[in-house]
Amino acid sequence: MNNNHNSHYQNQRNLHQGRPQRETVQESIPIGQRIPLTIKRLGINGEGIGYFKHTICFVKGALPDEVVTATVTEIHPRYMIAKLHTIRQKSPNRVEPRDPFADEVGGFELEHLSYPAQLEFKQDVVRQALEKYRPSGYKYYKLLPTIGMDNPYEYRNKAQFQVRVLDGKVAAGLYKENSHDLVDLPTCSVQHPLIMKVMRRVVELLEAYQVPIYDEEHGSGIVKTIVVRVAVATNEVQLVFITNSTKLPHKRDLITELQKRFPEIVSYMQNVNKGKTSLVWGDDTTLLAGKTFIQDKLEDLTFNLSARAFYQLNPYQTAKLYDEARKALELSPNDNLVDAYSGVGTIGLSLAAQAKEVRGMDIIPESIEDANENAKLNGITNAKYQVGKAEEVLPQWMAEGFHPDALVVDPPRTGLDDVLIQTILTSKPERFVYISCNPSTLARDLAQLTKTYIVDYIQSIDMFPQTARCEAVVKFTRRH
Ligand SMILES: C[S@@+](CC[C@H](N)C(=O)[O-])C[C@H]1O[C@@H](n2cnc3c(N)ncnc32)[C@H](O)[C@@H]1O
Repeated sequence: MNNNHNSHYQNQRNLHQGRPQRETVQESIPIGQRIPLTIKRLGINGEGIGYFKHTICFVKGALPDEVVTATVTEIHPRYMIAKLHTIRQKSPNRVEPRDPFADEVGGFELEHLSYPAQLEFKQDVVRQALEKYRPSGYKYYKLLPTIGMDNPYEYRNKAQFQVRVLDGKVAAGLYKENSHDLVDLPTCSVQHPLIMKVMRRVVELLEAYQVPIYDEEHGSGIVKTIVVRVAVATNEVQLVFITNSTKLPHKRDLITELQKRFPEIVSYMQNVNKGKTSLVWGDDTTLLAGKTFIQDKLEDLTFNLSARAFYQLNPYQTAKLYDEARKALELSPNDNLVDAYSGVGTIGLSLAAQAKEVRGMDIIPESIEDANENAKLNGITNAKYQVGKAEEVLPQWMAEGFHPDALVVDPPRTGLDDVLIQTILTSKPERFVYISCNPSTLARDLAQLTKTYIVDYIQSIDMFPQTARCEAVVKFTRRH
């Protein structure tokens, strides 16, 4: 999951600059040496942090207050990375991970940490990010305790598993971190159980019908990825085969067999993504059987979801997230609301009854089609969505005379584009809420946004239990 491995450690190391460097670690210890460490805290990706000869050392899998030995694997000028060898003194917060592959693939970084401690960590991650970027007044921001789940497992409504042949058998799962080595996942504690049942049946059928599986090295074979998404409120399931060619041998057999066992699958799709590419999805998505979308419900609204559309991955926490956004925004009936980075319009549409007009935008055309369709489906007449980049569409609307009174931004992990930040700083919407899935880019953006806004509080919400990922809602007040 972490493609930015070295820059990530570099960033964390920057938090610890200023310490006098006596002897450089390169001079004093070789790679492969085993060192003792006392773990002080967790870093932003959930790794244990200790110090050896005044140099920060990251140890994946180690927990705060643990005394460990670790084998040095990488030495950089001002930080090092070591592999956990022995735990001499165990944290009382250490628990047995449910998934045997938890330390191999990304997305299970905290499965060895008790859930209450995970929630504390997520509040702390926000604090760490603020300390790095130091937005105005950051020391006084109110950081509210993280809102967690009662059952922090089986929450994911979508699996996107790579498919390969391993030891002569079809396997579907995730890559080992920083590699393309696949780990087969016959079970997965965070996935909705129906998703795993569908996934494993698909694997069995691909094997039984000897459907050619993609071979990355030679660029040959056909099935690359399987995507299964469930709408938990309706139990409708969508299955997408992502393939290396427009052909999908035995597609009729596969669908017939799946239909026998899973009436829940109402949408069978194929997406074509030819050749070697770092992108999982190609541009062409076609219907194989059933309908092109599944339907989910959030509170009293119904949403159509196409295969490519972004939709929150934890439906149980989504309602809480949107509730926090609604509370923080404090809309007035005369407000023009902008739902920036809208996906299928879930946030804006759930707020439309409290606003005069809702406008939203997203770069994925299918999401926007869904968003406008979703407005109709729910009888909402004061909302419209447009395809495009937030940083281009909002200035365009404003040039046309539209003034946003209220703004919700919910950007991807990269945070807000600089042009959008400037647009916000000049248009100064009275009400403004930032929903962030990456505390680092949030803190970076706050450094600019706090020129015009005061941060009232930051509410962290755990959308991804067992991972180091953290979601947060920021409530602002405009400066006068
Ligand atoms: C974190 S999701 C939020 C979606 C939605 N608000 C929700 O709650 O389901 C971010 C969305 O931003 C879209 N996106 C990415 N870059 C964008 C940009 N520059 N302008 C507008 N939308 C963008 C993505 O397609 C994705 O749907």
